[in-house]
Amino acid sequence: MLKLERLSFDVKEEKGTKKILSNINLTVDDGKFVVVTGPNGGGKSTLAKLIAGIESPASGSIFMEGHDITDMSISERAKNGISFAFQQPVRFKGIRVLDLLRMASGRNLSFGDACEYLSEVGLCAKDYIHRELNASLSGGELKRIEIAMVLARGTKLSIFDEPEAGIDLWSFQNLIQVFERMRERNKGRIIIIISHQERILKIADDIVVISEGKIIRKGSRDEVLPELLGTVSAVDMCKKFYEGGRR
Ligand SMILES: Nc1ncnc2c1ncn2[C@@H]1O[C@H](COP(=O)(O)OP(=O)(O)OP(=O)(O)O)[C@@H](O)[C@H]1O
Repeated sequence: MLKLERLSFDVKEEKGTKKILSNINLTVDDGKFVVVTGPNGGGKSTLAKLIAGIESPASGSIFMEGHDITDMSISERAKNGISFAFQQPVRFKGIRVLDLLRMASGRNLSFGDACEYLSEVGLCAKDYIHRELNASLSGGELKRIEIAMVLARGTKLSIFDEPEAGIDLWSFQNLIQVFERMRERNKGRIIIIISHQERILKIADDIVVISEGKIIRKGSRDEVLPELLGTVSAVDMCKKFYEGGRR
């Protein structure tokens, strides 16, 4: 279980302190597939970075399986089962895709296993397995390799920051399938995806909406998605119209 308690984050600016996240309280049970959404600049990526340990909160606590991990470093958190896929994937010069997948999995992955992770994310394994993680890879290719890396790690908690960013329309369907499979196979793991995409929201168990640094809505997909898509108000309007007509 992941638990965030009264989590806040702010940055120092010339004029003073700017609040980025205020008093975030959130509990995510094991096995849940949670999508965090909300307007640009609301604080979603910052929240993901706080969970992964890339940023430190101004106040509040983060608990993973009952342990307070608030003061743990990124690498300690990674060892404790947290993976993070960046919005802008990182390039590692001199490291091949195969090396990255082997490092991520923590074992000497066979060629076949490594290829399977790449195929999962829609990359033709033989074309990529020996490629270096440098500027010759496109943004979309890097993004998919990064998702394959998180799959290979198979950690307790995986966080993906806008996995759809830079992915073309054709590959997007494939990406949805990757996450659907992840969700089906999810045995007690937690998956948190930051996304603006309706099709990713549609496969969530729970949806969390962050705006102006605060959680403004959280609940099951069936509760929250109709509100986000405006279908609740449309249904309410229809009801009123129908009831009005009967009178
Ligand atoms: N280190 C920082 N210094 C100054 N401002 C910051 C810093 N980190 C985040 N911010 C600001 O905090 C706000 C939230 O940023 P964040 O990237 O978390 O938003 P987001 O919800 O992920 O947005 P998007 O949907 O556009 O990716 C933004 O206004 C951003 O400019």
